[in-house]
Amino acid sequence: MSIYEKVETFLSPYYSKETIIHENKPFVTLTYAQSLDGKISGKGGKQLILSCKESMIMTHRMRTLHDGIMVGIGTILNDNPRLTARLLETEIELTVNQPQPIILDSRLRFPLSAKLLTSNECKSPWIFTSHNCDNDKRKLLEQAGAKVISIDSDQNGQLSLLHLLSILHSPPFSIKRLMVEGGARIIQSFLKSELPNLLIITIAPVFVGPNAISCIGDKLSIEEDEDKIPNLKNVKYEQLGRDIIMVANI
Ligand SMILES: NC(=O)C1=CN([C@@H]2O[C@H](COP(=O)(O)OP(=O)(O)OC[C@H]3O[C@@H](n4cnc5c(N)ncnc54)[C@H](O)[C@@H]3O)[C@@H](O)[C@H]2O)C=CC1
Ligand SMILES: Nc1nc(O)c(N)c(N[C@@H]2O[C@H](COP(=O)(O)O)[C@@H](O)[C@H]2O)n1
Repeated sequence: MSIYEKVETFLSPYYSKETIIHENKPFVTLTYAQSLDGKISGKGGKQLILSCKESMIMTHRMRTLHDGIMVGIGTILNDNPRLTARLLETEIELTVNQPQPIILDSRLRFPLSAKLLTSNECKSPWIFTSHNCDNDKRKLLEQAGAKVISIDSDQNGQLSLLHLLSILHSPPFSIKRLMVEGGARIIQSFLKSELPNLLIITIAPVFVGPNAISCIGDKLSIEEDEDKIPNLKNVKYEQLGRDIIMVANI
């Protein structure tokens, strides 16, 4: 069985039509790659390629199964990602619908030089921000091709994920499947929110060390509120290359 077939067999049960119908919000997959010591990037946030070739193929295939792919502004500033689905079989790569990049950026720190605004490879991003964002920066981002949408903030001053998902689900956005890729603060907010449907974690057999970024935040902990610790159901594992993929309903 080729790696593409293996990935297809592994992912397809989770993305059948029946599993994604939700009335008020998109079906949400929360996904990221972590080391054995729970890190998602290196010292000072240095971007790390933790996934092996095979599990990276899975991540890119997953991107094609979603209408939108979301990251936080921390990830844009640190990694300058393209957020496209590549690494696929040629005929699939040419025909797939590329996911819409969606960024959470409360204070419009999004750089005009980001690949998402400057590379022909990338779709222009939708940037969700707060009602009191800088209007001059909004105009510059819109001139560069971004769509900027102001939404409500929650009691912690972060963008409200509930409001975000209800807007994304409705026209004109109409996002029915959303892949949330990180980084640390976004992962933590989604884990606390009970909004994700599926959790897919790539576990790479490496140790990164103590001065790196933990997948649930550096000084923040989901244990602050024990009621909010996610309860995983239907946990399954698959080995892809050297990595273990854990998938669970949440
Ligand atoms: N290994 C992996 O799979 C991945 C690793 N990363 C790593 O994660 C790191 C970036 O993580 P962070 O700095 O934590 O940035 P982040 O990407 O999680 O963005 C956090 C920012 O988003 C904004 N935000 C707006 N609403 C929010 C909400 N409701 N909840 C949380 N944040 C909200 C805030 O301005 C906040 O500072 C980088 O080092 C990057 O390399 C990022 C993605 C995947
Ligand atoms: N699945 C996965 N494995 C890793 O080892 C990673 N470092 C990441 N990072 C995520 O992918 C983004 C980069 O995407 P592009 O290659 O530029 O399309 C990065 O910003 C993280 O969100 N993911």
